[in-house]
Amino acid sequence: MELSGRKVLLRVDLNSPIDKDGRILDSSRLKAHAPTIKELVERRNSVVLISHQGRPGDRDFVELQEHAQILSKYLDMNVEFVDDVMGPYAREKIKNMKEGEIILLNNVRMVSEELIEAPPQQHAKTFLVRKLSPLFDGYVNDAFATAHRSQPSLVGFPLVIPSAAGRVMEKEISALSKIFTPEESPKVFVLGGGKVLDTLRIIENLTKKRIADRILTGGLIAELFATAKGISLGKENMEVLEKLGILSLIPRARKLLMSGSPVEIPVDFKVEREGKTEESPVHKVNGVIKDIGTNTADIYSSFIKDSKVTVLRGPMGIIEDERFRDGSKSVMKAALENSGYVIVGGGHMVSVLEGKVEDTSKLHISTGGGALLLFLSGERLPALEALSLSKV
Ligand SMILES: Nc1ncnc2c1ncn2[C@@H]1O[C@H](COP(=O)(O)OP(=O)(O)O)[C@@H](O)[C@H]1O
Ligand SMILES: O=C(OP(=O)(O)O)[C@H](O)COP(=O)(O)O
Repeated sequence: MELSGRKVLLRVDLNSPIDKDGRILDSSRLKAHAPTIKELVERRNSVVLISHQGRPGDRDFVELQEHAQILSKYLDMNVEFVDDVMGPYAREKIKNMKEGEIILLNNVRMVSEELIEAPPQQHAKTFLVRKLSPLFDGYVNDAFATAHRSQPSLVGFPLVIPSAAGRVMEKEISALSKIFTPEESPKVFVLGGGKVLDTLRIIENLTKKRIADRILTGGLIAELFATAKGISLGKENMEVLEKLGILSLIPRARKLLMSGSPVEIPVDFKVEREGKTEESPVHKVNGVIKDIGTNTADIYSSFIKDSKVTVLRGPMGIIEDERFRDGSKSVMKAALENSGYVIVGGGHMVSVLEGKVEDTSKLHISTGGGALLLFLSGERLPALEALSLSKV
């Protein structure tokens, strides 16, 4: 699709870790999209960016003013933040855009339709698509990290306007397809973080397709599997799991363990008790779990050292707090010191990659977390499927 001198709607994934003051903690994803945006602008297009940030009700569900400021710096071009998504103000601004101008709409998840997962045919009829699509000559989807979500901004437009994949989407798919081959074995997955339902589905895929030789768990996913093994993590941690609806997933986790899934759980945790941090063995947890423990980090590192491909997604602990970054840093260090391929995914885990990495020839830093793992575990990504239905 030739996009020059046109008006283009560009779906990006600017969803970033947010600190306790509501500020962007790591802007890797914003930087990753800069080349796609620049290329469209240099071809004399007017570019409207649309993205989500967080989920309604979560602390990181914020507006995108700061995202526009940071993007302007990366691009060395002005990105105008528009405090609207599909209302008359946004539509008027889009209509009056000149060549080379860039607008960032506000958080698309402020539109209730965006929270619904449904097929492209249904989402092509949403207000979001019907209000915005007449204003554009083309749609580009660069949001690889959200490609696993069948939501209107990701799958609704390609059925209505000529559409194409962006440079991030293109680079991720080609790089991952090159690295992640059956011959490269053993494969070790280091899975942590807080998106337990997504990660459980990924582990089910990896187990069913026998893709992973080991699955080393951290974060909340480790707590789910420890509980599924019948280990009591103590009242405080069980309350956290209960509140997050994670206990209801125990049967699925137990079924995976019984089916021989190569899931490993920590042998110890770093916990917080009365404001102090301590190490607790997994069978005698005494405090709120905040990270994997030192012994676990050592054992996981030894497994990673023998791996031909190591995939890391989701931190081992609550990395927003400096005291609980050691587990994630240890497994990352072990992976980078290894001679095999390393694939790092997920907004939070990428932020653990501090500083310069000498040899990046075997390192792929993905913008995706859940999307990356679903792609690697052989699932078809709805956003890619929708692009293939596009009019072009
Ligand atoms: N033990 C834990 N308890 C609660 N939250 C955790 C724990 N370990 C990690 N987390 C949280 O997981 C979140 C990151 O999860 P996720 O979004 O899945 O990672 P990514 O962005 O790398 O894909 C962080 O906000 C972190 O605080
Ligand atoms: O950060 C994201 O996913 P990830 O945490 O799996 O990397 C994407 O922006 C998708 O966000 P979502 O999981 O709220 O749909």
